[in-house]
Amino acid sequence: MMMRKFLRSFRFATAGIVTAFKREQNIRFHLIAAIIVVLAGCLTRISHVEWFVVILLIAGMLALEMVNSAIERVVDLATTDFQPLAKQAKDMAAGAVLVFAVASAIIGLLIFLPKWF
Ligand SMILES: Nc1ncnc2c1ncn2[C@@H]1O[C@H](COP(=O)(O)OP(=O)(O)OP(=O)(O)O)[C@@H](O)[C@H]1O
Repeated sequence: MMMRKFLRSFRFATAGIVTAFKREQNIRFHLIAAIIVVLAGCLTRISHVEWFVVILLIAGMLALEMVNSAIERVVDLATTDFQPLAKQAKDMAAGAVLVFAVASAIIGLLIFLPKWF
């Protein structure tokens, strides 16, 4: 019974990931960026610890983009009128993505640049 419930939740979560990749251009962009970073990691032969960091950043970025898209949908469901709170919610969610993206880019440069130059 518990296993069936877990599998059901897993199916819904998978459907959410598929929808995100189908509907959200930003998420597809992050996936392409992630593939490039993984290829660069393979070519540069980064260490185990560096792989942990890179994988965590890629997963975090994709997960945060999905949360941002979910918030956008909930806001759009709640109102189609111009609402200052709706704007704040969407802009803060987008800001959270930006914070993580900038931090990821800096950490990526700190990992890769010393190996290239
Ligand atoms: N109901 C609303 N009331 C007030 N401001 C809104 C509302 N919906 C969107 N906005 C604001 O309008 C701007 C554009 O929002 P919109 O959701 O169209 O695009 P977006 O945030 O760039 O998302 P997407 O990734 O879907 O393009 C944002 O600053 C957002 O906060």
